[in-house]
Amino acid sequence: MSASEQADVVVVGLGPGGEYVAGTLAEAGLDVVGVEAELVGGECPYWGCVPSKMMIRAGNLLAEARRVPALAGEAVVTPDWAKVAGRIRDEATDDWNDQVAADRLAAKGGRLVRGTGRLSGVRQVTVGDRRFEARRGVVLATGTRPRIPPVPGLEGTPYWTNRDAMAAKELPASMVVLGGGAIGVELAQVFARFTCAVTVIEGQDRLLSQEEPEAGELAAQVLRADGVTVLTGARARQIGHDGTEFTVRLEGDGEPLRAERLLVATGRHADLAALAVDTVGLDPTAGVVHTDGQMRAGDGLWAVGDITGHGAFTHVSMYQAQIAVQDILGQPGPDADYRALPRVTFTDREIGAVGLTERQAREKGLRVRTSVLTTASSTRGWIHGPGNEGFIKLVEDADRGVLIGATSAGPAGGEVLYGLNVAVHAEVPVHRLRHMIYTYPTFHRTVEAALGALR
Ligand SMILES: Cc1cc2nc3c(=O)[nH]c(=O)nc-3n(C[C@H](O)[C@H](O)[C@H](O)COP(=O)(O)OP(=O)(O)OC[C@H]3O[C@@H](n4cnc5c(N)ncnc54)[C@H](O)[C@@H]3O)c2cc1C
Ligand SMILES: NC(=O)c1ccc[n+]([C@@H]2O[C@H](COP(=O)([O-])OP(=O)(O)OC[C@H]3O[C@@H](n4cnc5c(N)ncnc54)[C@H](O)[C@@H]3O)[C@@H](O)[C@H]2O)c1
Repeated sequence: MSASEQADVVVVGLGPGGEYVAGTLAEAGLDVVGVEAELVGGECPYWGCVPSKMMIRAGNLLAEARRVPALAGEAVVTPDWAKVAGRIRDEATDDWNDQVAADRLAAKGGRLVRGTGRLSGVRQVTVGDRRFEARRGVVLATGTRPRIPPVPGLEGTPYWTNRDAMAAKELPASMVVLGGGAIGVELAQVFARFTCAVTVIEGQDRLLSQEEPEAGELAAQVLRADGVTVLTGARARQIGHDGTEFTVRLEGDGEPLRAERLLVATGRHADLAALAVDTVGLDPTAGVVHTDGQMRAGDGLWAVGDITGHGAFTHVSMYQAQIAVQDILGQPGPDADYRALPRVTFTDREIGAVGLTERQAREKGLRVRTSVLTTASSTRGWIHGPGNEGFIKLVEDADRGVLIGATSAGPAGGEVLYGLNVAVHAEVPVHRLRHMIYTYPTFHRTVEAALGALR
């Protein structure tokens, strides 16, 4: 092992959170080392948010064109996956090359060290045979990896994760998706719209099981309308691959499912043991790195992003990164606040949500008022016609008279969420929201109706 190299801060993992921390601290004049094992930018731009949303944009165009006959005349569309794959390769990922991102960090004054980082003590990181000492501290931002369930037979088969799906040059004729969470439902719908025969297997009794039940029902409804077979409360008991196709046997009787591809989308996990967090006194089996409100995880140690367990979202990692940067620079700022954590599942219809679900609110012992109103019953929903399914659900803390959770699902549901996000974040009293003017005829006017229906 060579002598220690010095830096002010060492950032391990340069996904959206780590890249922001490293770049911003370097711009502020600190000597920053950023350690990255794969691509600078992380999961989101290369295998996550960006390529998946490019796919979704393409799938939505096809779906909208297929609605033309009902409203506007004739339209014949011929799906061509090569266009999607080409755009992901050329525009989104630069053929999975991170030179631009690496140059961006260098231009800010950061030092990029390629390799796998491990903690080796307080303020110490090892990368291969190089050892770094961080005068101010270390930031952990290593994200998560797909969790592969222990289904007999699965290991050793050529199953796909999100990475294979994002890099697919051609679509399979058929695919089974294990897991009906965000990845499972988004990709199932896109692949189906590009003519792949898709079956989703979800272990819980509904899709998007962490969201409102109405969200899961809507997701199943729109997926089925696109030809996806949705099996909820279903568990794979045996998986095989004969060199050509997968066989998936479910618990209970019945014929096995057969498909050309199997996509595993059953959640993600952080590998803390590989990071050697025990060398700084943290529990390697904890699953997440716990932090305080300033993202501090210990003496000279901060953590941001998926690894902190506050939802696997790019906007959370960026939000936390800003807080960590301020703290490292010694600038006092507010603690992280997750009361109004927003998220959007980009199915068509989009399912946006913020804050608590009704169930979570009741489990906290709160006196809750709720309402659910459908988008189709609004003027805009009726005008929109095909593709107008959706709803607004509100969850009010009745004692305080403020919204503590909301779901906006439907056309542009993710955009409609913005106003509800403000309401939950700023704790705008419900009586003030009721006396606001809502533009006619927008989708978000359903919020006004839902406020009036809170019971
Ligand atoms: C298919 C898919 C779609 C998604 N869509 C969305 C979306 O629409 N909106 C949204 O908000 N979120 C979405 N996400 C989630 C989003 O990608 C993550 O929340 C986000 O990338 C997390 O950022 P992060 O900074 O925690 O780390 P990551 O992006 O996971 O990056 C961590 C980095 O650390 C590196 N690393 C790991 N271990 C080490 C080590 N020991 N040494 C050095 N480097 C290491 C990795 O190579 C990686 O580059 C999606 C995810 C997937 C998989
Ligand atoms: N639009 C977005 O913001 C977006 C999109 C994609 C992914 N993501 C993030 O990426 C993370 C990972 O996504 P994901 O979809 O893999 O995880 P997830 O946790 O959202 O969903 C996983 C689903 O798989 C089910 N499951 C687990 N084991 C199973 C089994 N053996 N058989 C059948 N079902 C099983 C779970 O019940 C759950 O519904 C999510 O936490 C999400 O925040 C976000």
